[in-house]
Amino acid sequence: MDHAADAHRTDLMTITRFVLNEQSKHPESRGDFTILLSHIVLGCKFVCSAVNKAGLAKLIGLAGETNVQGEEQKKLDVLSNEVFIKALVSSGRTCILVSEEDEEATFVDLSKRGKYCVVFDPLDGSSNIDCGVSIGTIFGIYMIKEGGEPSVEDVLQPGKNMVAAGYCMYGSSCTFVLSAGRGVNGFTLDPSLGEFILTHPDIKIPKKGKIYSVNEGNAKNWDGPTAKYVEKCKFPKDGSPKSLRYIGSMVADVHRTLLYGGIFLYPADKKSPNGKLRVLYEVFPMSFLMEQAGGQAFTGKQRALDLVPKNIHERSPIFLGSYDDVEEIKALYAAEEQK
Ligand SMILES: O=P(O)(O)OC[C@H]1O[C@](O)(COP(=O)(O)O)[C@@H](O)[C@@H]1O
Ligand SMILES: [Mg+2]
Ligand SMILES: [Mg+2]
Repeated sequence: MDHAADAHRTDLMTITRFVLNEQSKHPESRGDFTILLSHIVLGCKFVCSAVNKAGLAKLIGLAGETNVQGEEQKKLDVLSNEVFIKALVSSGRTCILVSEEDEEATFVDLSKRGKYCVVFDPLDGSSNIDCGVSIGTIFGIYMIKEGGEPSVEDVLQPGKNMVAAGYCMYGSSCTFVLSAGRGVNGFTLDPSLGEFILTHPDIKIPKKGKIYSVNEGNAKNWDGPTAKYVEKCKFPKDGSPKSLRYIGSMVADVHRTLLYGGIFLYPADKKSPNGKLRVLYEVFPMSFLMEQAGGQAFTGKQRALDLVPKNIHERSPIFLGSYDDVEEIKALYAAEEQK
């Protein structure tokens, strides 16, 4: 019996200790990233607790209802946005924040300013809130460019320049998945301790999967390569058809793809030529995690992380997941180009 491996397996590693261990590998580090991350984790715990009570809204007055004291309560996506802005500003380590919920970027006051830019979707999959289906928070972190005043250009950088990305899924358990550019690790919240514990060390996506995930209701408007790919998933020349799973919360669909393998698609279509998902705080963080886990992310034209966004709420088609599955869709788009 390999006692060392066994001891490792039973080792209780909190996310705080995990990040501190990583920090100690960089003697020059002053702990800024660790502090920033602890504030993101705090935001996630706060939102998790609010999400867990969402179904009680009508009884006790949460999420857009009036509570027993007659106070107007906030909708969960608005509340989550405010929680994250507050958590990120009070970390004292951020300078620019871009949220799905805010039209403009937020520039942090000089007195609280740090070197990180955070892009985030405070509540992803919000159409699933009222039926209690998994939703989440997605984030990506950039370092401000050297010199000069912070400007929106600091976040209009390709996804490959992110220093870290992750998401928290508020599902049957609350799971925090993080990559700081050296692999992907997953942590599960123990609600009784209020701690995220490392439960999914060094996540690697299977090289090929058995599941495809797409909103097939849009099929009549798809382009040729997407339509052909989905047809192949259902009627392969050899082997078994893939299974279809689609939740409609990117966090949940991508989480399953990461753990079980397969492909997640939100393609362009005739009605939405740029797709639906937002580059900075949906496409980039998830593409970053996929690549770090050994998968790929493709826009239909290029590697997703090479995209250079021109505005903060830009959208892009996205195909991400297992390496071999994404290779197949890349080949179909390449063939279309040759025509
Ligand atoms: O309902 P559709 O068109 O399939 O779109 C689902 C996609 O939209 C989103 O819900 C958009 O996220 P928000 O809830 O943050 O707007 C993704 O989570 C999901 O992948
Ligand atoms: Mg979203
Ligand atoms: Mg959202």
